[in-house]
Amino acid sequence: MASAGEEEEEEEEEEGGWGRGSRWLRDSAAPVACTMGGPGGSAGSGTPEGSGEPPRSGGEPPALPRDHELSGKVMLLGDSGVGKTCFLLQFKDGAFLSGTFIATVGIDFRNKVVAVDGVKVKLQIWDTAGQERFRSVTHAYYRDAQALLLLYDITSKMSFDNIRAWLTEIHEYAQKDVVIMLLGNKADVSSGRAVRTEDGASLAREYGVPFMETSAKTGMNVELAFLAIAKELKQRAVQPLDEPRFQIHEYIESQKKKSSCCAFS
Ligand SMILES: Nc1nc2c(ncn2[C@@H]2O[C@H](COP(=O)(O)OP(=O)(O)OP(=O)(O)O)[C@@H](O)[C@H]2O)c(=O)[nH]1
Repeated sequence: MASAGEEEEEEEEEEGGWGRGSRWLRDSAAPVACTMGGPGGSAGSGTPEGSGEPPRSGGEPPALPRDHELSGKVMLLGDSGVGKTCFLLQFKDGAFLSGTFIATVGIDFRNKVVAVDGVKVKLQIWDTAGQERFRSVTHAYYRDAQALLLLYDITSKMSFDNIRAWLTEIHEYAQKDVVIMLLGNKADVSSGRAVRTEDGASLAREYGVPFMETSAKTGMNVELAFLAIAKELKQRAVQPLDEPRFQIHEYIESQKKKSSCCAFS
C-alpha cells in the first residue's frame, strides 16, 4: 500500500472499449464481433502526453510536460478467470465483483490519475479478455503499451503454467522496453492454493520481472502494482540525471504485503 500522504489519486470518469466508450463489454457465451476502433484510436499515443523527449544534459531536471501530467498505457493480461477485471475495478473503484463469473469480451479501458511526487500520471488501464478467441484482437493493442501486468491465479496451476506462453507473446508483440510485472492473484484464498509463492518468485526471477501476490478481493498489493508502474513511467519521463534511478524491483520488494499476513479463505 502506498504511504499515506505521499501519493494521492484522482478519479477520472473516462472509460471505453472498442470505442463504445460507456460500459464494460462482458459476455459469458456468444462471441462479439470486433466492430470498431483499433488500437490507435482512443488508446492514447503510447508516449507521455506532451512530454516529447525531455532534455537530459547537465543533471538538470528535464522540463515537465504541460500541467505536469504524464500518461501511460497499462494492459492487464493473463488467462480467463485470473481476476483481471476485478483487479482493475478494485483499483479504480475500491470494489470487488463477487458472484457469477462473466468473461470479458474483447478489450476495455478505464483511466485513473495517480500523483507521484507532485507529478500527475494518468494511467489508461486496458482490461483484456483472457479467452483464446480474443487473442488476435488484444495483440494489436500491445505495441503502444508502456506497462503490462501479467496475472495468474494462485489457485490455478494451468494459469501459472501458461505464463511462459504469455511472456512469449509479449516478447513478440510488445515494445522492447515495456515494463512487465508478474502478479499471482487471489492470494486471499488459502485453502485452494495450487501455486507456491516461491514458484511465482522463481519464474519472475528467471524473466527478470518484479513479482508479488495480490488479491483483487481484499485489495492486497493492488494499489502498489499500479503505483510502482506510475513511478517507473514518471522516472522514465522526467527523472533528473543527478537523482538515483527509481528501482521498481526494490520498491516492490520493500512495499509489498506478504499473502501469509493477510490470508483468509
Ligand atoms: N477469491 C478471489 N476471487 C477473485 C479474485 N479476483 C477475481 N476473483 C473471482 O474470479 C472470477 C474471475 O474474475 P474476473 O476478474 O472476471 O477474471 P478475468 O481475468 O477478467 O477473466 P476474463 O475476462 O475472462 O479474462 C470472478 O468470479 C471473481 O469474483 C481474488 O483476488 N480473490
